[in-house]
Amino acid sequence: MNFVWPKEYLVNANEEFQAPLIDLDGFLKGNKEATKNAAKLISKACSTHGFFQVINHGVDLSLISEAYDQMDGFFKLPIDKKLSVRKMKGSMWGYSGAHADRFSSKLPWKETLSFPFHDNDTFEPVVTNYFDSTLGDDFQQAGEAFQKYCEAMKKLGMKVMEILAISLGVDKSDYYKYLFEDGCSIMRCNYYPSCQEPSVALGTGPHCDPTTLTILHQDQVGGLDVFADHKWQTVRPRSDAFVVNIGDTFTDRVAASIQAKVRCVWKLGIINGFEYHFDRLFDDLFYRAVVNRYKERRSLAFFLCPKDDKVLRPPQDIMSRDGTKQYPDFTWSQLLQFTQNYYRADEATLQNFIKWLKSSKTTNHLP
Ligand SMILES: C=C1C[C@]23C[C@H]1CC[C@H]2[C@]1(C)CCC[C@@](C)(C(=O)O)[C@H]1[C@@H]3C(=O)O
Ligand SMILES: O=C(O)CCC(=O)C(=O)O
Ligand SMILES: [Fe+2]
Repeated sequence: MNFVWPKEYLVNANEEFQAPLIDLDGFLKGNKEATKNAAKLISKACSTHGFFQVINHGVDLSLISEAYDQMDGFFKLPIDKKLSVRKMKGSMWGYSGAHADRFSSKLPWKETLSFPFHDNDTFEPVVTNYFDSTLGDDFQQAGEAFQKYCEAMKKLGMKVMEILAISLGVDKSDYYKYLFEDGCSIMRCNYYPSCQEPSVALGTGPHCDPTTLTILHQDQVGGLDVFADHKWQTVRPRSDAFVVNIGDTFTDRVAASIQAKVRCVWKLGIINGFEYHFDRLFDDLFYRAVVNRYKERRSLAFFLCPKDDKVLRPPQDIMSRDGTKQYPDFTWSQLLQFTQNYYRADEATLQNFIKWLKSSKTTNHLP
């Protein structure tokens, strides 16, 4: 097993990243002026790097600390018990140690527990049911805590989508609701054990999430770095804040009008150009998690995803205004399948995915 990463991935972050801090209080209370200000700040963040922090987000801080406590309870279990819920090939859900079942090099120094969250017509608590059916009675409280946590994340995620739409001047708010509201989100608990050789290892390698919106909470240890202004910079933990970043299916796939606009802001001519080359590895959108010699670190990542089978394509009005489409339409289900089976989601995922999509006639869908 190889936990040693190439030197170019390991350059230290010597500066603090001034992630824009967005106070959501006024927006959540429906205050127009506050909404305008928050939207302006988000728009500025999106036009440079796509990372921002939200405070006064309406999520009870005790819900967050309960999630950490429950996650500790799981990762402290004996390895046999954790392996009893291991992630199986082709599935997104369960426990994984260093992704060693999928990869053989550049292994991340972390353990993860991932489970699905979606709303449903019968109001079944999917997370509670997941914990019940996999870990049994001892984890009933954990299931309930994570069910509440995911509900709060989904609500916050949809609110952030709304403000993103406002900040980009998009009036078709129904379009993103149609794409994302019924999607199946991914909840992931990241546990990074302390590491004797933190200078050669990484907890999560440099990447851009393939999902739509990531709402991340990190504990007080620190270790989240973003690549902005051509250098690695560290994001100081704030217990009262969530770090939000927009992923490939929001930014790069031009899936909704908001998306198209984000890309227009970022790179001129991007609708035609879409510059995601190998040589842009470590460009402005990448982030990573480093590990610590003395302290273990934890983070809670909630990934808002498009609905599995909805076709992601630029909306017609943007298309007719900004030119021809260079990439084939695809669904989130296909991109997810690709990230799980063919290539790790860190380097030029989309470029490789498009090549794969063009060369395969896949109709498979992950469970
Ligand atoms: C769809 C997904 C793939 C990953 C989990 C979710 C969203 C983020 C992706 C990931 C975290 C990006 C970095 C690499 C990765 C392999 C990891 O380190 O965990 C990615 C996840 C994965 O494939 O399991
Ligand atoms: O642990 C972190 O701070 C980042 C984790 C991450 O990027 C992820 O799970 O996608
Ligand atoms: Fe990530």
